[in-house]
Amino acid sequence: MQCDYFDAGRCRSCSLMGTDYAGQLADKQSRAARALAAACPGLSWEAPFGSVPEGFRNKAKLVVGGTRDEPTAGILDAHRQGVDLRHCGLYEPGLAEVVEQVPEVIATLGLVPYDVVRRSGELKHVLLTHSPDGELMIRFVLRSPGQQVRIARALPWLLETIPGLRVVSVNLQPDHAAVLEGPEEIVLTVAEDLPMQVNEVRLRLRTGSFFQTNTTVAAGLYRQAQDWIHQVDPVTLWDLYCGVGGFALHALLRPDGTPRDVLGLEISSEAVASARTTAAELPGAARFEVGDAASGVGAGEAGPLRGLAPPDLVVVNPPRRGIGPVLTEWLESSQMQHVLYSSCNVDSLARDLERMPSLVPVRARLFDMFPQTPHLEVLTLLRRG
Ligand SMILES: C[S@@+](CC[C@H](N)C(=O)[O-])C[C@H]1O[C@@H](n2cnc3c(N)ncnc32)[C@H](O)[C@@H]1O
Repeated sequence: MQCDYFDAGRCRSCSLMGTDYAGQLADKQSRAARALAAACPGLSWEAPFGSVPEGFRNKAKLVVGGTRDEPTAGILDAHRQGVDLRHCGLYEPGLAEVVEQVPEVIATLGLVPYDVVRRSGELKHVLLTHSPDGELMIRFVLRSPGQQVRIARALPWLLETIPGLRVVSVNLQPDHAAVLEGPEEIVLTVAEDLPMQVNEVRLRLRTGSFFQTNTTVAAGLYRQAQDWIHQVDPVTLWDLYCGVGGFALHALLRPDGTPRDVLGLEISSEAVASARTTAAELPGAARFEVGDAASGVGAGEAGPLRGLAPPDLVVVNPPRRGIGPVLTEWLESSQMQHVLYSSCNVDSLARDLERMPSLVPVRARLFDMFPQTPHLEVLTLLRRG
């Protein structure tokens, strides 16, 4: 892939830009294999699940800069001035068209870009998510509620101007900090979630819930997880760090069609509400609870999993920091036979595996969720040795 922004030095986010895609994939595969070699030297890997090298991102996180008349949508440079990247080639085609419109939409609404240096202005970020059905969620991250009314009044115009637009919201992020979004969200549309069809599961995505960046690769990841889960065929399963329920909702039924006892745990209440909505539309009786998986698996005195026997299999899919010492100790000392670990950081994965010597990787596969960058996703099935 070639990128004019990269060539001109305007954006260096895609640090592998210019490296041929097959080479990127091979490098990631050897890095992942090295990371797991200590835990299981003879581990054999499935063929990597690759991506298209461009046009794969389902979300855009646009930092807004520039002026009221000439806003930019992209990133900030070293002097914290806006750099416009509206023609970035990483976005899915339907999303790319909308990203190109964003600066004009901001100018038409009369929103004042936030100036980080002067600490003035209002609009900090525009966050977009695009679904496989071609629908969109747009979130305007404002410093204060002052300009919220402009967006609310323009709602009919926005819905008419942006094809496929389904969810519009305002997020308030009052702090002067490099934080993407704040805790307060005002949804302006009747629709509060974006349906994301992934394989046979129609996941519902509410504002503020995490969703994997690359929908095609996410579908491959959940399908692989479903396949390995079917082979183990646990009766009870917990999905920790479950987000909107991608892993859990692909594991509702056992291979003979009987329901599995599935429980998801997640720290974001918006994500849990999303997962519950999807679960209500599907067979089985999966439950989703809000709780902290990292400290005692939410199983402590006041935790939502208190009193429950450990399941036959646990799925973990933590943020980059990994699952950490408390959860690894709990898993290591439990009698659980299988853990399915999906990781976006092989260094924290390797650290976590070191803390669980009884749980040995027996299957592994790389999923290239983030082409053009060194980031990667690894799914590994651990079995008690
Ligand atoms: C990498 S995402 C995975 C989400 C989901 N498994 C999926 O496939 O989309 C990590 C998730 O962990 C959640 N999370 C972060 N810290 C947590 C914690 N201590 N306990 C439970 N969930 C947590 C985040 O909100 C996020 O939804």
